Amino acid sequence: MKLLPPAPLGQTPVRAMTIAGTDSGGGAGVAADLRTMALAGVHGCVAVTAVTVQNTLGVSGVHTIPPETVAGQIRTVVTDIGIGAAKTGMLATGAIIDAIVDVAAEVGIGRDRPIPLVVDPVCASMHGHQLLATEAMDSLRERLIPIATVVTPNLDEVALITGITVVDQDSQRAAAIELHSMGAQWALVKGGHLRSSPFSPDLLYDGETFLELDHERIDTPHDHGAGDTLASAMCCALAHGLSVPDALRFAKDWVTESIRWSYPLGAGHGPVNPLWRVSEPLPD
Ligand SMILES: Nc1ncnc2c1ncn2[C@@H]1O[C@H](COP(=O)(O)OP(=O)(O)O)[C@@H](O)[C@H]1O
Ligand SMILES: Cc1ncc(COP(=O)(O)OP(=O)(O)O)c(N)n1
Repeated sequence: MKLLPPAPLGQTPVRAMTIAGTDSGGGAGVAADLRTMALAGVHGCVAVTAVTVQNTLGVSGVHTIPPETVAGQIRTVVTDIGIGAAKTGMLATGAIIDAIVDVAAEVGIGRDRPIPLVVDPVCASMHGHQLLATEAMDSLRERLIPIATVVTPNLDEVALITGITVVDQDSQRAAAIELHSMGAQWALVKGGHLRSSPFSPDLLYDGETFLELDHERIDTPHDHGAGDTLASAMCCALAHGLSVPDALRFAKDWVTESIRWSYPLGAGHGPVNPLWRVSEPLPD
């Protein structure tokens, strides 16, 4: 696959920011985002929204960060370090979403602003633990999605946000049209949960053109953090100045390889693995 150009040693690399929750098991959230950013050659900055008590079997606790502290992390990084793009993951509450939307307007993050924004609308963990409060859905729909450069829901999130159940290409297109009409510049409806398909088809739409990437489906239970990895890889590519379709092409190759080389961990679902970038190939 084609990689992003690395900064020469000693020079400041491209910067990006993840606005997300922590996963103590290291498989998803901030840990997954920073792993992909580092291995893609991008300096990752962090605004933590929530601390989760989480392992490979699920989430057993959540501690949210005060909204003004979330906004403060974003403001202090953008005004000093500067970032080329940002992504959101687990946001936990409506008050945190509102604080992010407000500070994004202040510092120039979002569609039609200098710093593109990838919104991964994380609503629940793969085990079904709620990661976004029900009361936050209005803020997500009415405030955050309208400032997204690209919004990247999985099919469960599509159903929660739009009410559309995606079962095939027609309903995937209908969902993308609906998400775009909510104000996102681009809508990406991920097909990882379309388990009947031999492919894992992701559909991107900007109000005019559909781009479908249907890479092979890899048969593994170890896919924890796939959505975070795709969104943070897109964020890295946007920070490098790539267009949204090219950022998706890069990110889709990146996540496919990361799923191919995922590994078992604990007693549950292991993480996807961008360490393929720096690992020895298997002996023949
Ligand atoms: N088994 C798989 N094989 C190949 N790609 C997959 C597989 N599962 C998910 N993907 C891809 O990983 C990314 C995240 O997908 P998805 O599972 O839909 O989201 P989430 O992790 O947010 O639930 C998408 O690009 C999707 O197509
Ligand atoms: C802290 C935290 N953030 C996000 C998630 C969900 O991650 P995602 O990449 O959507 O993957 P799965 O939950 O499907 O593995 C999380 N669990 N924790």
